Amino acid sequence: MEDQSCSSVEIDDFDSYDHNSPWALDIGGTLIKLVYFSREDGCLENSFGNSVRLEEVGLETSSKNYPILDGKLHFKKFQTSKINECLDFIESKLLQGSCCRHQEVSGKKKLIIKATGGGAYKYADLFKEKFGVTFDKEDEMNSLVSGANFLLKAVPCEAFTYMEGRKDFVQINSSDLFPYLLVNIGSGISMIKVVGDGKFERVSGTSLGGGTLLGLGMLLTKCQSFDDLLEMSHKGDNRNIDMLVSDIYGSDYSKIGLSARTIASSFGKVIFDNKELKDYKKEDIARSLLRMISNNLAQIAYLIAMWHGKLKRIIFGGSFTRSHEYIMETISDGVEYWSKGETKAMFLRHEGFLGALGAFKSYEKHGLGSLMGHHLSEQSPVASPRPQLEQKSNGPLLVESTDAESVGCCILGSDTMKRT
Ligand SMILES: Nc1ncnc2c1ncn2[C@@H]1O[C@H](COP(=O)(O)OP(=O)(O)OP(=O)(O)O)[C@@H](O)[C@H]1O
Ligand SMILES: CC(C)(CO)[C@@H](O)C(=O)NCCC(=O)O
Repeated sequence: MEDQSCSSVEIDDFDSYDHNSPWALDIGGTLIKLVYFSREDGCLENSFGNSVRLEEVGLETSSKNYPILDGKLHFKKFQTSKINECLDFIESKLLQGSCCRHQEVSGKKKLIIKATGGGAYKYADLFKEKFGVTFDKEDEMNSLVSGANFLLKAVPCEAFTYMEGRKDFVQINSSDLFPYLLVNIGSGISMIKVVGDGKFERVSGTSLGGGTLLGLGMLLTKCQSFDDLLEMSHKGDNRNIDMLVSDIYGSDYSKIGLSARTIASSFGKVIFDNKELKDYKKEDIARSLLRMISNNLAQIAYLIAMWHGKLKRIIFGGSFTRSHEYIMETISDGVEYWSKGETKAMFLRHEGFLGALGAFKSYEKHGLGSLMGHHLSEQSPVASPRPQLEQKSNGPLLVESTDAESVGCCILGSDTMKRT
């Protein structure tokens, strides 16, 4: 039963709300992702906590007579099973008057939050009853693609490859971005062929995803959380659980390209061990599970990329990778192995927020203006890692590049917001 313990928030003066405080939610099967904008007056903070005047970074506050709303874009996650924590957070922001935007619908002002993911449907009534907030629903796949395109085109140091312990940033030229395969690893996995802005097809999917890793992990290792499971996997050795080619051949099987270390059968060693679950180290199980799911999805992703026009770029999103080195390494190795070195897996720094960002971006349709940013990451001599440029990007960047939970950004006003 849903917890109704929070008192509902009374909103009696809509005009006191800043109509430029857009919020967007992506409510998935496992996690809720929230992206929201908060205004700051006249200056932005760069990644290093220094204040920067907009003029200093090449943006004039009165540019073209359109307002520029400067502030921060915040990224937050909650567990879907603990949706009340998300509700409490939103309630606290509502009470501060800093959440949502209002929109006039048939003469009445309504509080609106953009929402995507399955929960946009499942929890719409809960939000309505609790706060009087209406979900303006955005399609999940559309939001994922819009968020990914936005990050790939606009944010420096967003996409990177991860091989042999090395992270190399890749700035992709916008004119050479498409087509690519977006593999969104959430609870389940969606594979989307993206051929342009708003042009895509969900070409495949698999139920063996992040939820499978966490679900099996909780059953087999009694871990309490995803972080626990990742932590355990660091210390484990999958060779105590997995059957390797060397376990079967005594050596490699080089004639068909299998090294001695290749996993011939995930969890395959268990069948001969005559042991019980408690006899295995949970760290080894965690490692084995992580390799099994990551290898499998890398292989499927590669096959789908080939099947749908030999797509050279495979970009992995979703909260599963969490910039976790071993996961990225395993996925990269899988793609490298199956493509015989022709294709590289790419990852995104804001990987978990594609859907929420896409939903957030959709405010543009309603005349809110464009999410913009600037070269703030270039402000400091110790700035973020330099991108390995496929081609140098130019033009305005949209969001300050940083791993932090919030990033400096601004919204460039549109015609409907034009100053008089
Ligand atoms: N803090 C966390 N708690 C639980 N799972 C996590 C966490 N961090 C990362 N994960 C992993 O990420 C997965 C969820 O990813 P994501 O948020 O992209 O999916 P979702 O939107 O909840 O699912 P779906 O899109 O299938 O509805 C989990 O299944 C788990 O493997
Ligand atoms: C159902 C969704 C789209 C919800 O995000 C996702 O969990 C998914 O793509 N699952 C895989 C379903 C399948 O294609 O078999």
